[in-house]
Parts: sequence; structure tokens; C-alpha cells
Amino acid sequence: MSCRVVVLISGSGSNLQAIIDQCQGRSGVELVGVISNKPDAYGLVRAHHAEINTSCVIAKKGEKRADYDARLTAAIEAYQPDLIVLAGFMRILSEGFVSRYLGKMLNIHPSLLPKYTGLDTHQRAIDAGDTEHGASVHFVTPELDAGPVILQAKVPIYEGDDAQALAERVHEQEHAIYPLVVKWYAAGRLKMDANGAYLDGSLIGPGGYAPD
Ligand SMILES: Nc1nc2c(c(=O)[nH]1)N[C@@H](CN(C=O)c1ccc(C(=O)N[C@@H](CCC(=O)O)C(=O)O)cc1)CN2
Ligand SMILES: NCC(=O)N[C@@H]1O[C@H](COP(=O)([O-])[O-])[C@@H](O)[C@H]1O
Repeated sequence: MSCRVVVLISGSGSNLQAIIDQCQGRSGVELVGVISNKPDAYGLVRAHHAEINTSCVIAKKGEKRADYDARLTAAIEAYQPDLIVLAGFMRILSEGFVSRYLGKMLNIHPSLLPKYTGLDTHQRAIDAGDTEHGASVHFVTPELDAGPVILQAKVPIYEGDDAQALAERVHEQEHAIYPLVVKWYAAGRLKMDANGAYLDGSLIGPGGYAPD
């Protein structure tokens, strides 16, 4: 029985592409749909090339967040997913929406959470004089970027790095860790409760899974 996965995007979709390349049709993963809030998202092209069905849910001017999320829910439910993967989906989701999918919705965030929740994480890390940065895969909860961290990857920040150079270095790591976590979930190895995230029944620490 495959794990039916819907991926939500807003842009390029390089994380979507990594999941397609590393997971589609293997490890019990079936990517059944890609949904974008932006009609020009290149990730929609990537989905088309991979023969994955796509939908667009575009926000209406002045639309309440909960009303948009209700339309998004209808689009998602049409695919009857077991897992929702946010891959550069650039909308804050309402509490009702997140509660519906609690424990079955993942996100990748371009920082070493809990540092730098929100936007512009690479520039903020550079401006802070940090020497390392990275990415975090976490379960999505109503509080923004505060869900239980599952897996992190670290990268160095070099003297003279600009946000683009750092983003490219982080992207490389994202494309390694996100497909791995999707496979863990599809294999039934990954769970979440009020205490946090679990891999194979063991509680994952705040910095994500770290092999012994
Ligand atoms: N309730 C939650 N919603 C979302 C989460 C979450 O953990 N809880 N993760 C984010 C992903 N994300 C960072 O990883 C993120 C996405 C979007 C924003 C944001 O400020 N969006 C603005 C619009 C920005 C834009 O259009 O460029 C907004 O929605 O008003 C912050 C963080 C996905 N959602
Ligand atoms: N706060 C959410 C956020 O900033 N997510 C980030 O958007 C990028 C999407 O790239 P992609 O479209 O090439 O996968 C990724 O770097 C992801 O970490």
C-alpha cells in the first residue's frame, strides 16, 4: 500500500524535484498531486514532466486566510493524501487547516530551527555573523516554523557569502534530507504527538535526529 503524497509549492520546486527523483514510485511513495498558490511556479512544470497531476489555488484579493485554506483543503482532499509536503509553500496556514493535518504535514525550513523562523533566513544569518546555517525538516503546527524538528543539515557560512551563495549551499542539503524524511514517513517510521516527533518509536531531540 503506497503512501499517497501531495506536495504544495509556490516557486521553483527544486525540493519537489528532489523528492520526485529520489522517492517517486519507490520506498512506498506515490506522489499523487502538486498544488501551487502561484500559477507561474516552475514546480508545476516539473510536476508535468513527471506526469504528476497539478492544481492551482490562487488567493483572491482580500480573501480571508481561513477562506483560502478551505479552498486549499478541497483541492488537497481531491487527491486523498496520506501525507502533505510543503516544499517552498509560501503561505502561513490557519490553525484550523493545520489542526486537520496535524502529524501528516511536513515542511522544510531554510534555517537551523529554532533560529530564524519566518522569511529571509539566509540574509539574517549572514547579518548576525553566524558561521553555520542550514535547513530543518519539521512537522507543521499552527505556530509558524515551531513544529517538532525531525532532521537538520548544517552548512558553513564563508567570509564573503551573500544570501544567494548561502541559499545554494543550503539547497544542496535540503535535497538530501527532505526525500529521506518522506521515505521515513512512508515507511511508517515517523510519528508525532504533543511531546514531539518520533522515529522508530524513539523521541527525536530538539536538534532533529542524530544517529548514535
Ligand atoms: N501555520 C503554519 N503555516 C506554515 C508553516 C508553519 O510551520 N505553520 N510553515 C510555513 C513555511 N514557511 C517557512 O518555512 C513560511 C512560509 C510563508 C511565510 C510568510 O510570511 N508568508 C506570508 C506571505 C509571504 C509571501 O507571499 O512572500 C503570508 O502568508 O502572509 C513564513 C514562513 C508554511 N506555512
Ligand atoms: N519559509 C519557507 C521557505 O523559505 N522555504 C524555502 O523555500 C525554498 C523553496 O525552494 P524550491 O522551490 O526550489 O524547493 C527552500 O529553500 C525552502 O527551504
